[in-house]
Amino acid sequence: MTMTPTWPAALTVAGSDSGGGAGIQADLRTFAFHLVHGTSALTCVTAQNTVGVMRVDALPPEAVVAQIEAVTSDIAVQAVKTGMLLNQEIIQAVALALKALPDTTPVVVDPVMVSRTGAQLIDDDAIATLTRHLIPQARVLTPNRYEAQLLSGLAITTLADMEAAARQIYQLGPQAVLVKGGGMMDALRSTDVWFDGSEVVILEAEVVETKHTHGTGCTLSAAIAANLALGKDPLTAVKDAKNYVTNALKHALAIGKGQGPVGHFFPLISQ
Ligand SMILES: Nc1ncnc2c1ncn2[C@@H]1O[C@H](COP(=O)(O)OP(=O)(O)O)[C@@H](O)[C@H]1O
Ligand SMILES: Cc1ncc(COP(=O)(O)OP(=O)(O)O)c(N)n1
Repeated sequence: MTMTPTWPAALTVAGSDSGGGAGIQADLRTFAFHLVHGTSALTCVTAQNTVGVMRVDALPPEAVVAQIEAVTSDIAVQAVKTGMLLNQEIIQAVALALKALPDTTPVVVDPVMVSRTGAQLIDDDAIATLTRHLIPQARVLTPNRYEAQLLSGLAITTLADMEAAARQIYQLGPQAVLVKGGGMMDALRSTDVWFDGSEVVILEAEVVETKHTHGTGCTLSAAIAANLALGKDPLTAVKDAKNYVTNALKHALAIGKGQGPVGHFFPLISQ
């Protein structure tokens, strides 16, 4: 008799990266690596490669909500992550749709604003909407250095600055904040700071010397969501996700003329 396995499921609400390094494509590969069934609600389509973002087309907010409702009315989703949401209308619609999920469904919010190649991935006037409507719903919020500066209003150059920003951003209402260090200098490039209202945890890892870092933030937040879907507590989910990203960076792929993607399926890669 064939055994039918039951996998936990997770949902990513994010944009498409045609080059396959970030966005929905990175999220679904990350879910698959963790043996979590990946579902998706596409917010926008980027014409993007390893060098830059050439064009962005938003989906109508109703189309985004329809995808979320189609998935969640049928499939028991154990965790959600949000990525590139692009504009006010989509953010508001997503925030409302996610409110309808059971309180027990953890939401990882990656407040995607700018890509590593410098492309703006959110409208200027949408940051306030993100702050007001979605960030308070976050079980874990994962800003990078640039996003943490915008959300906290603080300049971030030191580890102490990262901690101060995490504490400040916590006031916006998420249950925990992870300020990521990829945009910092030297050893801080692989150091992230966690604050959950009571405990500050400095998460350190070795620095991986590679230019192929495209999709690290998407991969980290998707791995956190996958680990939450697998039933891990939030700090363990973050620690294990960070370990996954370090390994994926060590096996990053030199694909394209710019910054290639991380190697999501590193155990299958022979060097
Ligand atoms: N060169 C690196 N070596 C090791 N870890 C890194 C490196 N660059 C980024 N990371 C890690 O990747 C994760 C994503 O962070 P970051 O690159 O800052 O996000 P984003 O892609 O959103 O800008 C974090 O855990 C960060 O510490
Ligand atoms: C469609 C899409 N979503 C998100 C990003 C940003 O990806 P991220 O992993 O945060 O980092 P970069 O590699 O862009 O720095 C994106 N580029 N595209």
